[in-house]
Amino acid sequence: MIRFEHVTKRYPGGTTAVRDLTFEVAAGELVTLVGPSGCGKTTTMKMVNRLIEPSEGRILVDGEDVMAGDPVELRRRIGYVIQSTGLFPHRTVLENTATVPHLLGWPRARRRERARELLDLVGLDPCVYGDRYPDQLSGGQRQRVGVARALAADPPVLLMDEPFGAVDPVVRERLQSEFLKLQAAVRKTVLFVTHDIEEAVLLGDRIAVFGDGVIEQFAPPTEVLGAPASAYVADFVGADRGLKRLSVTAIEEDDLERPLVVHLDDPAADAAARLRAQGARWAVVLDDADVLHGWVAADSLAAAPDGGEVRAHARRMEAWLPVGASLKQAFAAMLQYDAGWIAVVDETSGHFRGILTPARLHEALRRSIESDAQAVRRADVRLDSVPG
Ligand SMILES: Nc1ncnc2c1ncn2[C@@H]1O[C@H](COP(=O)(O)OP(=O)(O)OP(=O)(O)O)[C@@H](O)[C@H]1O
Repeated sequence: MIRFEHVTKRYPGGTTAVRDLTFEVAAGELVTLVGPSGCGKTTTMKMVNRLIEPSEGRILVDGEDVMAGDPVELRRRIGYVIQSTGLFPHRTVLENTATVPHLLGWPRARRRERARELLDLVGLDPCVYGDRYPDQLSGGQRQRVGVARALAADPPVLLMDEPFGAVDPVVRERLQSEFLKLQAAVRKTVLFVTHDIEEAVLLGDRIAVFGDGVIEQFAPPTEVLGAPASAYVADFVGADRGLKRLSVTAIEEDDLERPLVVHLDDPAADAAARLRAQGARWAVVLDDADVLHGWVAADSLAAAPDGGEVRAHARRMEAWLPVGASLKQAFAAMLQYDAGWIAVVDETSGHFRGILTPARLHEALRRSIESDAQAVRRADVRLDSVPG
């Protein structure tokens, strides 16, 4: 979808920002460009929508040389999101979102409907926010409007230049995970510039690690983390790349322990006997549809009067995740709930699958680090936020 062929950019002052770049971004793929300041990421991105023109080589978007046609027409087919959002301060959120449809001459009713739809898609209620002005929004909300605006005319290609760079880390994480969900739904071809390797790893189907004007490695995140192509990449990725793998490694069925399970309507005395027989101090409690309810302590069951049910002693479990969530989410949930284990459930049915303990999490991380890059499928990692 986007193809660079031997592209070089020399600025008038003599700086060669990028040298002989050749790479391709497939349709529907999200590629992150990452590297230290001044390595040529922004120059690379801006050559795609011709805000900067290449000195040598060709850039093709959907098979067409970007230098061949009219740049204004080109830019309407390419969504662009930047850190400062570039929203028009004197236009409402709805009007800002409808900027490109407006330029394209869509009738008013159609562009307003499209803008409302897009605001909904990025998590902003158009009835609440549609008539506000940008300075009546938080930084994170402004970024969402920026994304909605870039998507308004449904361009096949999206360029994003540090779009979440200006917000605080908590909002940033939320925007990242929302954007991943959005991208799963809209499947744009995305070039995403960041200087943050964590962000590059989290978002990218593939990562282009830039050195000084050249790409040092172009590979999926697991490969960049697991098998850096050079000392430069290893250094950039950092010594804590094991930790970073947490966010690209999915919880698998094999990682789970199967603890003792009882049901809400089991007689408490029977449940107590089963726990005693197995020397268990607690058991997972499910409802009659095998959906996770929580857990129950052996002590509490042992003290139960005759005739009662497990239900009277069960406690709710807040720390749970679906199979396929990342190890990083599991770790975060353990910390958030101060839990010694977290429950893992089937995402669609809610059926209990097992529990993840710190020891199993550690094993899963080792498996991920030791496995070759192909072993972990990026598509298996989901980034829903921790429920609770
Ligand atoms: N208009 C310009 N004229 C001259 N040199 C420029 C121009 N724009 C960028 N450069 C130089 O080209 C090189 C690459 O810049 P570029 O903005 O592409 O890097 P970057 O990786 O995006 O950096 P940052 O993360 O700091 O934005 C730098 O050395 C920069 O100083």
